[in-house]
Amino acid sequence: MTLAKAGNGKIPATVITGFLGAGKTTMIRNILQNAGGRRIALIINEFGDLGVDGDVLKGCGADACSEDDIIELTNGCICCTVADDFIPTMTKLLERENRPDHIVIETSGLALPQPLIAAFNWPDIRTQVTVDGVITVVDSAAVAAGRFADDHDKVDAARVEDDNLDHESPIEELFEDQLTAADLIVLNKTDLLDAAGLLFVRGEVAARTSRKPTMIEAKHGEVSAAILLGLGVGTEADIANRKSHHEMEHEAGEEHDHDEFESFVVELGPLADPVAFIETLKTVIVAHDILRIKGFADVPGKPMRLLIQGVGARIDQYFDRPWAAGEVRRTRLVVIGLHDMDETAVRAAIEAAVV
Ligand SMILES: Nc1nc2c(ncn2[C@@H]2O[C@H](COP(=O)(O)OP(=O)(O)OP(=O)(O)O)[C@@H](O)[C@H]2O)c(=O)[nH]1
Repeated sequence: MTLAKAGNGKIPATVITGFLGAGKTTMIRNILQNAGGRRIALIINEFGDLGVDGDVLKGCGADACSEDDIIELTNGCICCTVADDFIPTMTKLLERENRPDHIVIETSGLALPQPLIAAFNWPDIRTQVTVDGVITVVDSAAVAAGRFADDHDKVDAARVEDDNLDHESPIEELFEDQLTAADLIVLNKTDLLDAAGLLFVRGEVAARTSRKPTMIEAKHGEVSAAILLGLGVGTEADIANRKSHHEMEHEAGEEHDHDEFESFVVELGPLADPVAFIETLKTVIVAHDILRIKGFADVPGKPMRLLIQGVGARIDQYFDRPWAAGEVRRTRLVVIGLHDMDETAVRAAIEAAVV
């Protein structure tokens, strides 16, 4: 008997959600490196056509999860592709001879967790897997900066111009939907806040969900796997209590979509001066209100590829692994923003940042 399959014999699945850049992949990396003997299968869903998260996790070489156990779902947000993508993937995973002890699912930062959790009530899935818990990762620094609450005026103005707009800010709504789904909330990035800031964030997060899930604080997603895995909730049975804004507004079953968000990939030449590039990139992010930029860069003369991670105007960069033999050295970034982002102008500005 393995650690995880104790109990009702079903394989536990942990759903990790949270807005763009909150630190989901970073936390999963920690889980894989401290899995306590569990064999973990990982299902990763990303918004945008560049599998950065999967690539980062494959590169971490943890024993708990081989490359074969990392499955990327790239056909859009998992909440919209449950039937076409998620269920067949789970079915295949469950047919494997060597089934995992635990399944970890990372949703895209723009996914509604509710349809995914509901999928665990599908007949073929329900008998074999249960949702161990839904963990929502929060970028505490972004909350403190008002990123999920500060565009009321803009939204109100848009609503005056367009009667069909039934949403509050799409970012705010999604943030609340992800909190509402949670069994455990991880207030991440506390290294970027002082005690008063953190107190504000706790209050703000608590005010945005009617449920009262436990909140814990973390830096760089460092939370023990013993806390994150084994919550034993069986969340799929409680889905009726965690309705998203969309479900409450459209009980009749209107389809949810991601029209409010846009993403595209920019392909660039080698970055001779990555420091200068990143400084300019910060100004482009602010000028165009870009939500997320991430990807890999070719820096001439360097044997390793440069990972670039932008969340709002904060950009991290580090060399994550050597370019493999025969691998084409490329610079590619995925850019994610609201639907009114001016793609042509953003592309031109990023291309001009390469010196
Ligand atoms: N300062 C700080 N940075 C962090 C922390 N956790 C994660 N980061 C950084 O935040 C950036 C985004 O982290 P990810 O783990 O990729 O976030 P994510 O939620 O998986 O992002 P998406 O999948 O794009 O939604 C990376 O540059 C991380 O290094 C933290 O606690 N403190």
